[in-house]
Amino acid sequence: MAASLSAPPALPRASPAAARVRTAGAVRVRTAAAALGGGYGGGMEQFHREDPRSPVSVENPENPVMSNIGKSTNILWHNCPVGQSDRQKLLGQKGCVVWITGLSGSGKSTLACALSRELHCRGHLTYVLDGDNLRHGLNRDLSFKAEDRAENIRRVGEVAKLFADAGIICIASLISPYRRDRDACRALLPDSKFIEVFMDLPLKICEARDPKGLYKLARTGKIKGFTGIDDPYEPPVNGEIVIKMKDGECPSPKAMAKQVLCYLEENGYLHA
Ligand SMILES: Nc1ncnc2c1ncn2[C@@H]1O[C@H](COP(=O)(O)OS(=O)(=O)O)[C@@H](OP(=O)(O)O)[C@H]1O
Ligand SMILES: Nc1ncnc2c1ncn2[C@@H]1O[C@H](COP(=O)(O)OP(=O)(O)O)[C@@H](O)[C@H]1O
Repeated sequence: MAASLSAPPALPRASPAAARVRTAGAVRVRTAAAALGGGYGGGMEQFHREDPRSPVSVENPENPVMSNIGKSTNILWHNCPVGQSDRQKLLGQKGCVVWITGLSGSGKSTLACALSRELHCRGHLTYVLDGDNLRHGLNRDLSFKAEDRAENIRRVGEVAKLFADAGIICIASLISPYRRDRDACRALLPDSKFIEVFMDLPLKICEARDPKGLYKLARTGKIKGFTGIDDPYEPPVNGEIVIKMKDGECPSPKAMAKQVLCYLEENGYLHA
C-alpha cells in the first residue's frame, strides 16, 4: 500500500539505509514529527506501527519500515535467519531472566551465584548481571537518586533481554526498589520470560548482616538515600518466587537456589 507514497519532503539527515530505500522509491517512514503526533500530513500516520519497539519483519525489502525510536532517527530493524528458538535448541534450554530483587544484604548476590553454579553443574548456560558489578562499568555514570536507579534498571532490563534472546538463563541481581521499573522490565520480556524473585527478608536481618558496613553509614547519615533506611523499597505484589525465612531461619544458599531451580524445571525452562 505504500508503493505509491513518496518520501516526506525533508527527511532529517538520512542514514545510508534511508537513502538506499528512498532511491527505491518505496519508503515508509515514521518521522520524529510523526512520533510527536505531528506527522507529515498526507496520511503518514497510517504507517505507524502500534508498538515502535517491536521488530519489523522486512518481508518485503522493497517496502521497509523506517522508525524513529527515542533519539534514533531513520532506523531499520534487521532480522537474522538464526533465531532465538534455534539458539535454544542448541543450548537445550529456554532463554529467560531470573530477576532477583530485595534489600541490600538480603542475599541477592549469594542466590545469584548459587543458582548459577547449580545450573552450570547441570549443563545450563547462565550469566549473572549483578547491580554492584554493573555500576563498575555500564552504569558507572549513575547515582542512587530515583531517576538514576530507574535508568539503571532500564539498562539492565534491556541487556537481560538480549541475554534471554541469546537463549541464556540470565540472572539479574539488583535492589531494583521501585515496582514501576521492575514492571517495565517484565514488559520487555513477554511469554513468562521474566521471573521475579523477591528476597523477603526483614530489614533487621539485612542490617545485622551489613557485610559492607553500609547500613551503619546510612544510620549515621554518612550515606543519604539508602534503600530501606531513607529511600523506599516496594516489594513485588505478584512475583513468581518468594524467598523467606522458615521457622526463624533463612534458607541456606543451596536451598534458595534449589527453590528457583525447581521453578525453572517445573515451568519448562530447562528444556528447549
Ligand atoms: N544509597 C544506596 N542505596 C542502596 N544501595 C547502595 C546505596 N549506595 C551504595 N549502594 C550499594 O549499591 C548496591 C546496589 O546497587 P543496585 O544497582 O542494585 O541498586 S538499584 O537497583 O539501582 O537500587 C548495593 O549492593 P547490594 O548490597 O548488593 O544490594 C550497595 O552495596
Ligand atoms: N541464605 C543465607 N544464609 C546466611 N547468610 C547469607 C545468606 N545469603 C546471604 N548471606 C550473607 O549475607 C550477606 C549479604 O549477602 P549478599 O548476597 O551480598 O546480599 P545482597 O547481594 O542482597 O546485598 C553476605 O555476608 C552473605 O554471606
